[in-house]
Amino acid sequence: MNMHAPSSPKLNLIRLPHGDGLDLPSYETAGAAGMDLRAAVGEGSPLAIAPGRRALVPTGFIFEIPDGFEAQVRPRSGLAFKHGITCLNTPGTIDSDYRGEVKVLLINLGDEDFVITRGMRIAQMVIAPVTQVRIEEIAEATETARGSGGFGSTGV
Ligand SMILES: O=c1ccn([C@H]2C[C@H](O)[C@@H](COP(=O)(O)OP(=O)(O)OP(=O)(O)O)O2)c(=O)[nH]1
Ligand SMILES: [Mg+2]
Repeated sequence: MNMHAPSSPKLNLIRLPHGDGLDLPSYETAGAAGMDLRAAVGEGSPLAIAPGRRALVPTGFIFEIPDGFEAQVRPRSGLAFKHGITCLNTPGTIDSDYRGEVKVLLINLGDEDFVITRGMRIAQMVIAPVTQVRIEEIAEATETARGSGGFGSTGV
């Protein structure tokens, strides 16, 4: 499903040889924030992640994230809830100038082996605007009502 407006930015992608035959990343509902990414593991070689272990899972695609945007690779809540599978570095950051294969760093926080098969939807990718700021070092921070209070300073 892809209900994007005609004016939506375009995401170019390049399919790698081991992504041959995989469905494209897809928005599963009309209002989905993220497109699901699929595992490009071998057809006959599923990838088992043991409890407490992690694995870098290929997606089979290079993405050209449009200038001024990033992609965030996030866990799927169903995998997290049912199997304890999440992204270790969530949200993974895909830079707009990255031209390597997007990979998903999964960790198994469950108590059973989790087996990833080819085409399994393992994570979701959100395209989000980013701003690169100008960085300048100054001598003192401006005063605010909050000041340095944090970490629960306003109560529960
Ligand atoms: O979940 C992820 C996170 C990152 N990347 C790729 C795209 C990203 O643009 C690049 C670098 O990611 P990041 O900046 O998070 O890693 P780093 O440890 O800072 O590596 P680098 O020094 O290459 O920036 O790695 C992925 O494929 N999947
Ligand atoms: Mg980096």
